[in-house]
Amino acid sequence: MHELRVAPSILSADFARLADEVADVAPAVSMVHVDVMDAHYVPNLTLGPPVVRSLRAATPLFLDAHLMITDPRTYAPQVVAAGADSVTFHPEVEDDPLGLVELLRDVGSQVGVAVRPHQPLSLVEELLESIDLLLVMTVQPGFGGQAFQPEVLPKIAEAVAARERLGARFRIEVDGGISPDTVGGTAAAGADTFVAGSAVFDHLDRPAAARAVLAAAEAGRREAADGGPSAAG
Ligand SMILES: O=C(CO)[C@@H](O)[C@H](O)COP(=O)(O)O
Ligand SMILES: [Fe+2]
Repeated sequence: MHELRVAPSILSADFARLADEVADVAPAVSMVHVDVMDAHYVPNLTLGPPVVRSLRAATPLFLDAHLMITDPRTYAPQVVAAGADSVTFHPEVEDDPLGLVELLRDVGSQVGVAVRPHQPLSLVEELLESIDLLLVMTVQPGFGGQAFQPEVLPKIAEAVAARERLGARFRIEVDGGISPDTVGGTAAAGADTFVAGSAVFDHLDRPAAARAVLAAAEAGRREAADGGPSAAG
């Protein structure tokens, strides 16, 4: 079972002060989540390899890049070369997603694939034995600050079952609308990595906000292990 981790999403940080924003939250976390959007795959435009390179120079934290772009074959290796530790792409844009996973591993990156809320796990079935991370989107990709979609929870449990069946090791990351109020259910279902943008950066005390997400996730996992919230009381 993987250790639980919170990945603050810098999408909700002040882009003019990124290094300071990351340094601010750093005492509470081991990683940050970097949303790369190209205005084609999603209707929003954020940042690319030059910003990842500057972040790499600014922090030793694990950089978890989430590529919401239509051409990951071209840009994912650039994001890795810029210093990302892990790169996650949406596989339906790729003709040969397994080939891209292998290519990225060959250049030394951890690799994830993402599924949108309405996409079934079967979309990534053939990749599960080769990836480090399965990103289960809990909102439609494109923007921070959206409402968590609880109908995604069964897919997390399905991913846990598939991992056991295959003897695979991938982490399960949830992304979108994650807060102390919503994270417990995802941890209970089997998620272990929690992206939180607005729930961290919209607060003055970012380390406390990140720790609150982690504590609620730990409580959710514990309660599930004990047989549900009622068993804990
Ligand atoms: O990938 C995305 C959005 O597409 C995310 O990583 C958001 O940045 C999450 O923001 P919050 O929902 O936590 O505010
Ligand atoms: Fe993301």
